[in-house]
Amino acid sequence: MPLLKVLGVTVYYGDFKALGGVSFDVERGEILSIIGPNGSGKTTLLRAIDGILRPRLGAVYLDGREIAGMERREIARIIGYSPQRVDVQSYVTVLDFVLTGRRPYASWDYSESDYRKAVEALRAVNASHLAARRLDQLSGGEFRRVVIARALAGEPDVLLLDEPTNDLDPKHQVEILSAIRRLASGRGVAVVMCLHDLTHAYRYSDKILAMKDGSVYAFGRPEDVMREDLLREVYGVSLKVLPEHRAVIIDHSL
Ligand SMILES: Nc1ncnc2c1ncn2[C@@H]1O[C@H](COP(=O)(O)OP(=O)(O)OP(=O)(O)O)[C@@H](O)[C@H]1O
Repeated sequence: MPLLKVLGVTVYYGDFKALGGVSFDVERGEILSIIGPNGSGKTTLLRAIDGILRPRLGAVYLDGREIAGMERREIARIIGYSPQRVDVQSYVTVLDFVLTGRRPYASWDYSESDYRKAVEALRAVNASHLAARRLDQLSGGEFRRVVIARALAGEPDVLLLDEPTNDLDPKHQVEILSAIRRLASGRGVAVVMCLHDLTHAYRYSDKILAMKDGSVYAFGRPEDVMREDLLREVYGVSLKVLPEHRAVIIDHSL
């Protein structure tokens, strides 16, 4: 049984259909990347998987159980979510913020083990040195890593990452993606991440889901989805696929 199953998920914002009948599975230890143009429904899909948005049709299953029947705290113990945008109180310290990732486990206060796990999560994203800083004293890339650390602190079985490499310099992009790969391969975490960088998607994914206008345009292994004709139809721009480098670049000549 797949750890995460998304079946016919259809989501509306008022009268606007943002997702139409989206289905796919993710097994333990797998990385699935969601690609697609702005507004194609990637973030909406992550929010539906996390149970923040309720599908009008279809369902999301975790280990065979439909999340619609699960308590918020129970979902939060299984799923760690690093959103694209986060509203935070700026005077909070990094460590206190990352600790909130332990909330699904904590009773009225955090335990020593919660603190240890928050510190470990910061170490995993190479941000231990920031623990005592206030959130408003971080650079964009530092803040991105801290948000990912909060998702890791809950030791989730399913990790949802919305644009995890945004704001990061090349070294930190490679570090974060390698850390995600290790979590999947080493700890069996099922990862679902939205990416605009198609080379990252090509290199670090087991499966790719290409979205267009709220529907699945293609789903498969990177080498099957990263095709120039397919990407042109999804993005409406010419992209060059370099299979020998597992890379995709924008063709600026057209
Ligand atoms: N709260 C909302 N109310 C109404 N429409 C929304 C809401 N959130 C998103 N949308 C619309 O739903 C569609 C899908 O948005 P979504 O954020 O899922 O796209 P995305 O693929 O993640 O885009 P991006 O790559 O720009 O982050 C867009 O047309 C967007 O304008």
